[in-house]
Amino acid sequence: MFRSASKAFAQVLESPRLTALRSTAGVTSRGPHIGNKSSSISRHISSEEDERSDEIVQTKHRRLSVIHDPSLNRGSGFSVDERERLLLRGLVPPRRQGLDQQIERVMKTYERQRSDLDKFQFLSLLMDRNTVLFYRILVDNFEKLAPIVYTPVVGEACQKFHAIYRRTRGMYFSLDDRQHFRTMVFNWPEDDVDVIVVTDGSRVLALGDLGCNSMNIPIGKLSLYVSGAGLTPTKTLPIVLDVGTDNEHLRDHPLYLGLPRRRLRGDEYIEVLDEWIGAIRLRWPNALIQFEDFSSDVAEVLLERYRYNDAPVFNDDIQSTGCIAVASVLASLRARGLNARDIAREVIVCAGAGSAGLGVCDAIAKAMEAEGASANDARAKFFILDENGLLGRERDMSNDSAARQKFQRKDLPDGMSLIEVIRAAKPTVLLGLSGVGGLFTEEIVKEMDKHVDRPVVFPMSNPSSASECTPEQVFSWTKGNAIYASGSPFENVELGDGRIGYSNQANNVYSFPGLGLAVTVLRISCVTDDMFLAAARRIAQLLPDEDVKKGLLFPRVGRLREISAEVGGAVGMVALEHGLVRKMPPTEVTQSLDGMVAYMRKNMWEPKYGHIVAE
Ligand SMILES: NC(=O)C1=CN([C@@H]2O[C@H](COP(=O)(O)OP(=O)(O)OC[C@H]3O[C@@H](n4cnc5c(N)ncnc54)[C@H](O)[C@@H]3O)[C@@H](O)[C@H]2O)C=CC1
Ligand SMILES: CC(=O)C(=O)O
Ligand SMILES: [Mg+2]
Repeated sequence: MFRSASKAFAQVLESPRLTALRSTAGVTSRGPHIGNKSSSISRHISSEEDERSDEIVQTKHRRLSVIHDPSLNRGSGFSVDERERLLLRGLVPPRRQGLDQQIERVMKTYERQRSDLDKFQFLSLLMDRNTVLFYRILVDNFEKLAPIVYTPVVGEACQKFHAIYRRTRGMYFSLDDRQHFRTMVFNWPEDDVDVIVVTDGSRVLALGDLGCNSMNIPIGKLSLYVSGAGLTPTKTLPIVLDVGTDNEHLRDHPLYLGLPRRRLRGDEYIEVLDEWIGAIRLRWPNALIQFEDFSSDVAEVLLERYRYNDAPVFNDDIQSTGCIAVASVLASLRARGLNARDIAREVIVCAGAGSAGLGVCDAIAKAMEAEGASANDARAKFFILDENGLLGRERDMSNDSAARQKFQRKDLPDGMSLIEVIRAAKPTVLLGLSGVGGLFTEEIVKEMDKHVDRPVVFPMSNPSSASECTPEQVFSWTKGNAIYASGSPFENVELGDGRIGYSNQANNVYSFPGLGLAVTVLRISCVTDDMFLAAARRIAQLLPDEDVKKGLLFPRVGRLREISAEVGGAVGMVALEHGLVRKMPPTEVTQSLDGMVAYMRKNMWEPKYGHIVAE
């Protein structure tokens, strides 16, 4: 038996049907002892594989270790050739099925899940089992599944992480690992990492300090990079920095998986971050690092510390949220029949003076300056409140960050309430980045509506329960007059007169995936504010006038791949202009924005089965 099986295998290897080919889509190598990638590669071309991509993956894995590697596993979808050469005969059911049949089975099982958290877990397990199938399903059903893998359900999944934990993904760097970070990075199996999303779990959405439970945030963000912008899944790395937690409930919980100690703060905290970033740069010098959900006391400090270190770093909550907020305001100007330069005439009231609120206001102020306003004139257009009311005249802000001090009003009393500020300022735009659900009451929105033709109301806090108001409320209070966008997704609203009240989603998901695509494809060395401004301008122009006039601000999130190509193109052109591109594209790509957008699209990873060849 053994001899004849070996003989049959040898015949397959020598079969004239095997053609020596090198894929234009590239060759990757997976499994232990990564081999010489230039060795000759054969693949079997037959009609059953027509739907496959040209990608060729070499592996030294055989038998169950192929099936247990999610990036190699094809479930019932292994080709005849793969079954033969990877020694899978008898280890998977006999009938070969394509992705379509696999998707049908998975989606039927998905629909049977009872709660959103069950759905989250079901998708996580699929991600752990079969990378291509997971991403095919996510890409094809993005609008339906994004609220599960991302906000709002990811918030609940973080709160319950310790209770529902099944399997590890990503890396944890804890205080117990100090002095080992530089060796630990080599425990990760991939030499190539394009994007890292890191959190210390100190402010997860509006859910507070979730410590080590926050791992689902970087995992969720990275799944959007892959599904929404075509980053390569194996080249993404989610990380949690466990520096303790001040969440007593978690810390005292017997199932909590992080260090049961108080959160480290001050200089020692910064030293840990320095050690961590040094270790990351040692192994992956070019990887884009996205800081995510760091509490406001450290978010800006860390951004300023690392952003100009000749390697790409950005803070999603500050910069990328600023980008989508600018895009939202610019698109709303179009909706109101105004021009981009009119941004300098907007009057902005922002509830929330944390890193997200300040980041958003700073980005809008810079967009005003880019349209000709002086820094002082731009600043005068902002009225920012925190939990103690307006940042006004009497407030002692000597120990506050420069970003907060910049927005102190010297002309108005400190602590004015939101309704008082609305009465005094008569804003055109009301922003919510407070994390306080229901903060925008009927009185507040109606007061705003009195002074403007079309009030622009953007409750941007996440998850949905933290939204400052819902679209139903705003459209009913303003008789359908408002322009609305929220951080988490809501359904559109029937206005009863044949019109629809559009509930746009002003979430940074519109910007960070495309930015990451551009940084990866062009190996951009530094992420700048100009890149986010260019991306915002592009996003604001994506819909035709007739849609925007109705109150739709940008394409729905289901079209994220197209949007990310546009964002990537805009970012790429700025990077070229500023000499920040380390991997030059062909000259024709650099000639126009359209060329750059097409180049981004061409470089996206597609979730299709390629060809696995035995090494
Ligand atoms: N839509 C999006 O893409 C994004 C949304 N966000 C959301 O923004 C929110 C804030 O994030 P951070 O700034 O990092 O949090 P943070 O907790 O640092 O800031 C919250 C701010 O709101 C203020 N605040 C609390 N109660 C208030 C009240 N009653 N009136 C006015 N202000 C009040 C606090 O004083 C603080 O200044 C979170 O809900 C987060 O999910 C953050 C990033 C992106
Ligand atoms: C969307 C996001 O990054 C946040 O709410 O923190
Ligand atoms: Mg965030």
